[in-house]
Amino acid sequence: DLEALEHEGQEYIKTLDVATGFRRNRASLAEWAYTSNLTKENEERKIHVQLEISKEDKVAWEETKMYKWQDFQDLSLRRMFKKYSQLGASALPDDKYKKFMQVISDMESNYATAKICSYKNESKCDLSLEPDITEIFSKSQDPEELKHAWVQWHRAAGAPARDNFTEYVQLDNEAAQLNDFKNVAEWWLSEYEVPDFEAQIAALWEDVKPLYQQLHAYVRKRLRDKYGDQVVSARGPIPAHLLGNMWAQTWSNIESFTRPYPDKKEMDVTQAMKDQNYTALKMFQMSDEFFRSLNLTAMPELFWKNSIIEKPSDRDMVCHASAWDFFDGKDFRIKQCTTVDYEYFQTTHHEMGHIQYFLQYKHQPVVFRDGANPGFHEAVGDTIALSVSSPKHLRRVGLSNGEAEDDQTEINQLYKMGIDKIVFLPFAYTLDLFRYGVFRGTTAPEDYNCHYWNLRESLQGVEPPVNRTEEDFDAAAKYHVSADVEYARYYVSFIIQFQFHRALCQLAGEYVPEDFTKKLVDCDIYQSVAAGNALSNMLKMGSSKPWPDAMEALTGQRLMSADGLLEYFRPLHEWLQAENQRTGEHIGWEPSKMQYC
Ligand SMILES: C=C(C[SeH])C(=O)N1CCC[C@H]1C(=O)O
Ligand SMILES: [Zn+2]
Repeated sequence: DLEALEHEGQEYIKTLDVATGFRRNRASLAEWAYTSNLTKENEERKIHVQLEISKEDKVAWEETKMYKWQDFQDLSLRRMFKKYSQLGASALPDDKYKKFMQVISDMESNYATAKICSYKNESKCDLSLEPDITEIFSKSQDPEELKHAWVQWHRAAGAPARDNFTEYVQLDNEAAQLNDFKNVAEWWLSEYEVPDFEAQIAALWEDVKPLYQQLHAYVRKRLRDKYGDQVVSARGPIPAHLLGNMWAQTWSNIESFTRPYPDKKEMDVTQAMKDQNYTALKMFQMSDEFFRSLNLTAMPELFWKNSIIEKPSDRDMVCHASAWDFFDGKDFRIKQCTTVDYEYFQTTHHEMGHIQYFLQYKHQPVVFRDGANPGFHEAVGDTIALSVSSPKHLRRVGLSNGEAEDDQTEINQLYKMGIDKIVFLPFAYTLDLFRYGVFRGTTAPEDYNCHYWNLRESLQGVEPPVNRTEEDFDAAAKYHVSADVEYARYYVSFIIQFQFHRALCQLAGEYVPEDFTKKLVDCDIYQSVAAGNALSNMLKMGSSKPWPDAMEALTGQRLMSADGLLEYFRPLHEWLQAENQRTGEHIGWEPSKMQYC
């Protein structure tokens, strides 16, 4: 009878989940061994393990099909079967699966080992993205040096990936169809479990766009003041290489010479970190201490033993920051090439947020050890970092001697947060709108670069520093495109982290609507057990329930909403409107004069 069958299903899933834990542990160990030491031998071993595991996955997948789990009463059991009924890329035949793993591996290792020559010394050609090129983008104010680094990086990391990427798209779409999706775009969107997710992120962009356009207009004026109108036009897009970041995804590095009130004392956090002899380890210990202050879980002993927190000097490694769950309840690691600066202080909290999520849901069945949706996993650390970056907290830990807040320092602070958080949204939106078009076939290989730059110009209002052709493939010059990592997760994160932050600040008594002594911009939830317990209750759920349930558990809302972000930045939005009016700045941008189609 049905009851007996459901009981059988329960027993089966328990066994499968334990076996899945072992499989994922083996896969993570093989992937860690390769990405932390990029040798051919480690790559072959990784691909061999991935192939073995895909065969085991396929056997289990066939078994799950023998259960009529759609009729089971237990919601959680049904949800587990539903997740196990999706085989993923393992559905490809062995030879295609192997090829698929190989092309991704080749793109990722090309990205990780790409080098360029120095602008100042053409014979020095060993500059890596981290730390060398990143440092140029954070420090140089020479448009020609920045243009050189931009062009050379896109030539070394982007163009070579074009053919591998085209094959990857083909194979990934085949895998999507074997999982009953039309293409990979629908597969990626299905991870958000709401039928209108793509419309939801479009609507969120409409909500934020007016604020972004005001900020874009103001920054373009300040850059024109600095570099002159031969370099920065009055009404066109902003040249992408002048925004302090290789992808123009965060503009924090131009804060020092574009902030609204330059005469206000500025807290140079990076300088304070260097003056106080900060080390990578100290940054990790401070982040761990923040999480513990919220009554969340301390990093386990294996974390400190197995993590790699500085770039090794004796081998090639994937430096792009990452957090790893080895699915045995004990082994959790971060791998990153930390440099002692404010940007990496934020990244460290971002990665520690992933580890904290792993720790909070490690009691869940393996199949539920995941974020409520991919954006949740990216939002945990950033939410904590919103408190850490408050002037109050930076004073508390001795990283700022800035004077107490007045209206002008508050606008400077909101501006500093805005050129990190607001400007990221159109970039993130572009990256997956581009790939949705590729996976759906509306963007053919001969249109890759043209469509990529059309999106970047129309959404982000940036243009390439030099003309582009289809000899280039600029999208792959961004890690996540070369490494097959979906990006809408970050767009979601930058929206929901403000919903989380607002809820936590109210729980911590740090934010009271309409009470100007308890403003959201000043909130620091440090040491608030009430906030920490609420966060923990949401994180413990993992992916055991649909994400609106998790969102509701912490914020009382069941939808993503830009209202958290817009409330946080409202004073800045008003200031920018007044300032752009005062200077008569053109809002928005006219078509670029650069050629790229
Ligand atoms: C730090 C990570 C690893 Se999950 C990252 O890729 N991030 C964090 C913010 C956006 C995105 C990026 O660097 O592009
Ligand atoms: Zn992340």
